[in-house]
Amino acid sequence: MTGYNAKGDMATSNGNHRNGHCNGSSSNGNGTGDRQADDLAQENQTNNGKIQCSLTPEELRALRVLNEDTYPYEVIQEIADFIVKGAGMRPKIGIICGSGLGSLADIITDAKIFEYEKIPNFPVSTVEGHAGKLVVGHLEGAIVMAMQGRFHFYEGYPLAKCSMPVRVMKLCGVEYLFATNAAGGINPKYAVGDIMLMHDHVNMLGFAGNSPLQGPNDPRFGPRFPALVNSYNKDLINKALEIGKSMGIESNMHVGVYSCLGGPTYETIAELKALRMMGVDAVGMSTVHEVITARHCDMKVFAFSLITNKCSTEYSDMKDEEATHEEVMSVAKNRQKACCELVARLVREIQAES
Ligand SMILES: O=P(O)(O)O[C@@H]1C[C@H](O)[C@@H](CO)O1
Ligand SMILES: Nc1nc2[nH]cnc2c(=O)[nH]1
Repeated sequence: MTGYNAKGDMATSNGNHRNGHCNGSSSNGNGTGDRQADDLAQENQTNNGKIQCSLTPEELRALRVLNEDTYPYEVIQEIADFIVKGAGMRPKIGIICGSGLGSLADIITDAKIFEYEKIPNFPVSTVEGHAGKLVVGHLEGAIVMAMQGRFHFYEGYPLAKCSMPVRVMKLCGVEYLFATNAAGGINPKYAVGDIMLMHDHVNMLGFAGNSPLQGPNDPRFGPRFPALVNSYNKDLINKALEIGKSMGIESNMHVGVYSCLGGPTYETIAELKALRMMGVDAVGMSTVHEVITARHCDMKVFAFSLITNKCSTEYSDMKDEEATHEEVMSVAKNRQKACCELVARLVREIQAES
């Protein structure tokens, strides 16, 4: 078990040019009230080769939010204000619950619960094991907000939308992001039920040219070109390792590298071999874009993977059972107690220091 530590930076982007200003074609789809976007587009008039927009700012914003892949700062601010006002408290620590790990939010007391459907401009959860609730309340003396349900790329959400709640957390006052996930263990030393503290990642979606920070950068969130070398806070990793030791689970705890693929398929043997050669220890379908967004806006990040299935890199092991979401959920349920204790004790240590 090794030692670690980190730094910070922040930012967002502003919708893309297509819809960010009313000087292009209007997008269709969800409509605003009775009026569909195409009808609204017909109301536009051409003037000197530019399309003039007859929509009110409110209509424009509603259209943009419904159809956009990215969220302007002001919209994120409105969502954050809605949550802070509704909860009557300002959280310091944000927790994203991985698949089957929604119980991390159940240990929060004096909880104010927001269903995603009822939060203005918030996406909805579509995956089993992701309840779609935001829980704000107390944990070990700290005010925390937890997402019982995250958004994944394979659900059809663009990466900026998947990680938009991280920016909401930031504008709510969150300084620390705890991101958790269920993942397949590629490192042959990892066993089902082990916890891997993330100290780095390989951004496979980024290799393919996809980033949550794509598009215009809003410096109110952070810089255009954020550095990621110190993304995972070394001090928090060291504290978590100590906590693991005192829980007697140090032999089931690792520090390793996570990679996110787009999903929803689990990996082929050839893909797993390639990931292993790249130094990846655990593979999943989330977290990396959330961490990128959090680092962009200067949040301290702690992240761990619960190893819910073993990923073999050998064709001779193909007789082994294939990964299933049921198995992932079942392992997460069995390990929720340890995961909750780890999170609670780390929150306690952060709170004790402030
Ligand atoms: O939300 P996480 O990353 O914990 O969920 C993982 C990836 C897929 O959503 C699902 C596959 O079983 O678990
Ligand atoms: N991509 C991926 N995600 C997972 N989530 C839980 N297990 C796995 C896995 O084996 N692969």
